[in-house]
Amino acid sequence: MSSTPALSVPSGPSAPPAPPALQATNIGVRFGGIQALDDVSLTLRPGEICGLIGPNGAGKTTLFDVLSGIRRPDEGRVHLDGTDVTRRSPVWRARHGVRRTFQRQQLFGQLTVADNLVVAQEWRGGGGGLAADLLASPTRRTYERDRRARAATVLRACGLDDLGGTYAGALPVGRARMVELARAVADPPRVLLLDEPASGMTADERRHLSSVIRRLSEEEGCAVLLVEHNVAFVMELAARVVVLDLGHVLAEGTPAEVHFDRRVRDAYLGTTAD
Ligand SMILES: Nc1ncnc2c1ncn2[C@@H]1O[C@H](COP(=O)(O)OP(=O)(O)OP(=O)(O)O)[C@@H](O)[C@H]1O
Repeated sequence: MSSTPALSVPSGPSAPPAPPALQATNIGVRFGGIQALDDVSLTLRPGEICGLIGPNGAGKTTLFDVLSGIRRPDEGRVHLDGTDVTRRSPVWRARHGVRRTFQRQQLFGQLTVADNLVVAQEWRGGGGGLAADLLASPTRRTYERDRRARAATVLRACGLDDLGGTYAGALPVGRARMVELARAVADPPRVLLLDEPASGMTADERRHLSSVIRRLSEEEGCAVLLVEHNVAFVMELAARVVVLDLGHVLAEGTPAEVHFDRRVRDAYLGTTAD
């Protein structure tokens, strides 16, 4: 199996500190007369869980689009492991470990849950191209087996092992959300951008989601940026929270610091922390 090209600087006694996993600097995005993001900077360290919150229209999705490469910013730069990726495509970034989920579900509803995870690994290629696919070459079969094994491992880790054979389109919302996370991590990510992962989940499902995200950060060193309207969920999970409002960074700090920040409370009309 080919491996993801390494971007990180090797660490050692005399090596400089590892660069941030992902860094956005002075990002500006305009839609005609609307300044959706204005001078926004954000740093994500390896293994860190960072929350990104803000009222509707604050610019959270636009920032995700910039970080994942879907939208090129009018101003500012994006660095991945210290490498400038501002002009790199979403596909290039995904291949270098930046994975994303979307506010609206993006599963292949007519594939099984397991197949959704196998397809997520297909970018690595099948070894031998179309001919090998058509002839079901031994190499191709080995790749397929490895991917099915990885899919099964991830499904188990996400508590979805009983759903591998279920069509993704038949799942209730909370389960489908968890499958989206499983699909995003089917190929191990370095940076995970989660857009409203808990929406539609029950309290039990949210607890399970938290534990899966924590494991990814603590055991695999994955950097996680989490957009959620469920502020309590973010405050409980994230070590650091960035608050966007009207395209600006309004506040940044620990959940407690943000919780007691008057500007944040005003932006949420006093409802933020309750
Ligand atoms: N494609 C677009 N064309 C024009 N304006 C846009 C476009 N996408 C976003 N905007 C505007 O940019 C601003 C930021 O929108 P964005 O969707 O990033 O906010 P958000 O914080 O994700 O909001 P929500 O929480 O409602 O999803 C809003 O004023 C929005 O109307």
